[in-house]
Order: sequence, then C-alpha cells, then structure tokens
Amino acid sequence: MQASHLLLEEPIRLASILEPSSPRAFSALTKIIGTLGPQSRSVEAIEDLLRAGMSVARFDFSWGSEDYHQETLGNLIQAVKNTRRLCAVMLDTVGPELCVVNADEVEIELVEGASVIITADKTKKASDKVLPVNYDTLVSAAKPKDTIFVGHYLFTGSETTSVWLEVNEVKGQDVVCTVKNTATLTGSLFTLHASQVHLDLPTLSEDDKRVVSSWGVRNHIDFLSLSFTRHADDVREARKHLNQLGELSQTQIFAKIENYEGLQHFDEILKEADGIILSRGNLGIDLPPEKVFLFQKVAMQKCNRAGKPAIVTRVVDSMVDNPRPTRAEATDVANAVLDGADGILLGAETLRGLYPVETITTIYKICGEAEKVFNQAVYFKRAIKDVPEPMQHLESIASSAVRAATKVRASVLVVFTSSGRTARLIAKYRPTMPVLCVVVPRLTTNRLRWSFTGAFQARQCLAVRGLFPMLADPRHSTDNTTNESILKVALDHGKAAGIIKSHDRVVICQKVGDSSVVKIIEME
Ligand SMILES: Nc1ncnc2c1ncn2[C@@H]1O[C@H](COP(=O)(O)OP(=O)(O)O)[C@@H](O)[C@H]1O
Ligand SMILES: C=C(OP(=O)(O)O)C(=O)O
Ligand SMILES: [K+]
Ligand SMILES: [Mg+2]
Repeated sequence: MQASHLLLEEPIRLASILEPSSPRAFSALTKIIGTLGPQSRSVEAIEDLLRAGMSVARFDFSWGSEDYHQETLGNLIQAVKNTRRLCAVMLDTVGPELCVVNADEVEIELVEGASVIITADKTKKASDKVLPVNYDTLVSAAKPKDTIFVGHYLFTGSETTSVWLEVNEVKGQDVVCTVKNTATLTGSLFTLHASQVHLDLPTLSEDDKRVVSSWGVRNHIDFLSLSFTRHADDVREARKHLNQLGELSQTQIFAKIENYEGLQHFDEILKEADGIILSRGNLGIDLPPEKVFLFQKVAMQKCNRAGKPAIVTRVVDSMVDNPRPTRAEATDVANAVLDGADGILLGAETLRGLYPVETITTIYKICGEAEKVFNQAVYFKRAIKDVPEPMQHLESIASSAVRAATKVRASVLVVFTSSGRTARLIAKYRPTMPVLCVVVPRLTTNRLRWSFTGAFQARQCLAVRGLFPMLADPRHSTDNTTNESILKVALDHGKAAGIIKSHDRVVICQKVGDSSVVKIIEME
C-alpha cells in the first residue's frame, strides 16, 4: 500500500530510529531566518549564527533605533566577509501595532481578578491601575467581553511576562478590564493586541515608510516583512512605495499574516506577495488554540501550490532560556517541514535568548531528519496534478529537471537563473537534493544608469527551501558560449562544499541557444 501522507513511502522500521542518522554533506534544505538583537549583534556572535546555518537576518523595527540596527548590520556585513557565507537582509515593519509606553520602566505587577484601565490619555503614567495606549480610537473599537493582551512577547500560555485582559466596559477615554492571569510586566514598551478588533491604521505606517526610504535604501534590503498584512491592497501599497525607491524595486515583499483579517483575505494577499510569514505569535492569540494547526496546514499548502516561500514563526519559545526544546516544540518543527515550510523564523530565541546558536543547530538537525522522511514522491504527484494543462514551458522543464534528478539519484541539481524564477519553480517540486542556483547577472537600465541585477536575486534564494545560490561573474553574462566555464565554477564550488563527489550524477537546467534544456552529467 502506498502511503498518501507526507511521510516516507515505505514503512519506517522503528528500530532504525535509534540508529545514527546517515550523514549528509549539507545540514538541511529548510532555511533559518534569525532576528538580530542584544544577544546576537557582535561580529563574533553573528559569525556563529552564520556558521550554524542562519541564511537571512531579520531586523525588527518594532524596537530599536535606526542607528542601533545600522550598527548590527555593519557587524553582519563583517561577519559575512569573515565566514564567506551569504546572508540576506529582512526589514520587519512595525505596522499597525499598538503599544503601551512605560517610560519610567517601573515593574508592573498585575494580579488575576484585579481591575486595570487601558486609557487613550497619554499623559497618564503606566502602573498596575492604568496602561496608556498609543491609539486613541481603541475605545471606540473595543466592547465588553473582548480580549486584550499586553506584554513583551505575547501570551503563549506558559509564561508570566504578558497579561490577558477581558474588557468589562468602555467609559469615555477608558477601557476597563479584568486581569485574567497574574503577570509582571517589565521594560519600557509593551505590545498590545486586541483580538479580532479592526484597527483603522495603515499597514505601512508613516514611520515605516521613513525607515524603508532611509535604512532600507541604504542597506539594499532583500526582503520587506510586512507586519499585520490584512488586505492585498496593503501589499500593493508597499510595492508602490518600494518601486519609488530605485533599487528597492527588486526587494521582495513577504506578507506577515498575524490576525484574523489577514487570514480572511489570505488568497488575495498570496497573489500579490512574494512570500508569506505565518506569524503564529500574534495569530495564535487571535485564533482559538484548536484552530492554529489547520491554518498552518491550509496556508502552507496554498503557498506551496503558488510556488511562493512560506515561513513559520514561534517554533521553540522555550529555547529562549533553555538549551533544549520541549518535546512538543521539537515535534512541531518537524511537522512544519512535513507540512511544506520553506523556512523557520526565530524571534526572541536569537534576539534576546540565552542559546541562539544551540537554537539554530537544534532546529537544523530536526529539519534535516524531517526532510529525509518527507514523501517527495507523493508531494511531486500532487504538485504536478495541481497545474492546469497545457503547462507553461518553463514549469514543465523545471518539474522535469526535478523528476530526472530524483530518478537518477543526482546528488545536486544545478539551475541557471537570472530573475530567480526558474530556481523557484524547481524548488516548488521540492527536490530532495540541494539546488545550486547559478545566478547570472543581467545588465539593466532605469533610464538614469546601467547596472547589473543578480545580487538581490541570489540572496532572495536564501529564503526558499533547497536553494543554495551563487552569483556568477558578470563578465560572463553576455557571452552564452562561456556557460560551460560558469558551470565548471559551479561544480567546483559544489565539490569544495562536499555536496558533489566523483561519480555523482548532477542534473543541470539551463538555456542553450533559445531552448531550455535539462542535462544529466556524471562526474569523473
Ligand atoms: N544566464 C543563463 N545562462 C543559461 N541559461 C539560463 C540563464 N538564465 C536563465 N537560464 C535558463 O533559461 C531558462 C528560462 O529563462 P528565464 O525565464 O530568463 O529564467 P530566469 O527567470 O530564471 O532567469 C531556464 O532554463 C533557465 O535555467
Ligand atoms: C514573528 C511574529 O511577529 P513579531 O513581529 O511581533 O515578532 C509573530 O507574531 O509570530
Ligand atoms: K515587527
Ligand atoms: Mg507578530
């Protein structure tokens, strides 16, 4: 009987689970995005994260100044040079995020059953009696029985650093609430999340626009992580803004789905966005716990079908202060891989956690094991069946390349690409071997000046499962006959990395003359 679920086709012998895993020349195909912050901003710390396998660095502008993040980014650039490992840069916006300012940084102890007022009166100081919020119209949006969360790294159920409130009544500028769990809030700024309440605020705020135009442009950001995307229009607006900013027209937009409204408009958002972040932290408090898994599975399947990267967040919260994850978390990481995730996004774990490197190493190991039992045959069949015929030529070529690579047990797939499109189409069919993406720069003009594309496209592969980019020398790009020499460089690169050995088979997808071809070669 052939299994139809995404586990190994043949039954797995239980005893084999205890045998040491067969080594692979690469650690995992799944990508890791790490948020950089206090625990991960020195050159040495970032070098460790890169060596452990982080391939995208996220800068979260919900906290920290431009200067602070600039200093971290400077260190990242140095760490990339030192380790010779590529890393993409992701700017994460603040978006319509509500917060409570605790300017005096007093410890606020809230006790279950007590009453606390959330007020729009910003002259009030935060205390255990009153919490001033930066959003005047919360009072008109909130109603009795609503749920409001306030804290640092919002409520997961097992922590005491954020609080869950229930609205009793709304009086003038005040929302009177009952505290549902005892907690101590510390720090200068707390996030406030009102469940299923529509906020009449732009998704890309004026502050966000300013940061993208200055910090974003200065640093050629590869990804914009658009917090609290609620409509396809949010993505269009952000795209419009990026398009005005010269080079940032190449920046990809990853829509962060983190509330009920984003979920409701998921299909339209997916059409507009380049990728999706399943922001389970916030979404997990907007949705009842028993529904979170279903959103994950359905949304991931939709992303896979569209061939767009899906990133999941909040997988190992407990590793913020523990060197090992809980069993549930370890299983959750593996399930995300089996569900089809491209990458895992780490927040507090790398930002302020005590074990950032251990977190990445642990996740990588789990991802690697899950990838080994991922039922690629079933996945591939489904993916092919999903595409209406006649299939686009390029997609047909890309899927054929994956099929050939599987059938001849190729150790590596090599794809030539300029826009990254062919590489993503190959990744869509989830090959089980690494895909070496040879990104060949293209000369373009924006009417003001000529420049080469390629750097963005290469780094953007770093968020897609299975893709390992390398940027070809632009001097080769205009001369088709030198493709052989670029291929040689790529194969040498694969050999040096240990993923290609003698007598291995390699499948290559490239253009020869006007036609796309799939070649199979055997190494000497
Ligand atoms: N510089 C290149 N040299 C050879 N083949 C290439 C190059 N760039 C793309 N290809 C191949 O051309 C085909 C599709 O072309 P195109 O649509 O331009 O790809 P992409 O959008 O990935 O750059 C694919 O087979 C791809 O592998
Ligand atoms: C990653 C998340 O969002 P934030 O930007 O609030 O960390 C999340 O909600 O899971
Ligand atoms: K954010
Ligand atoms: Mg969030």
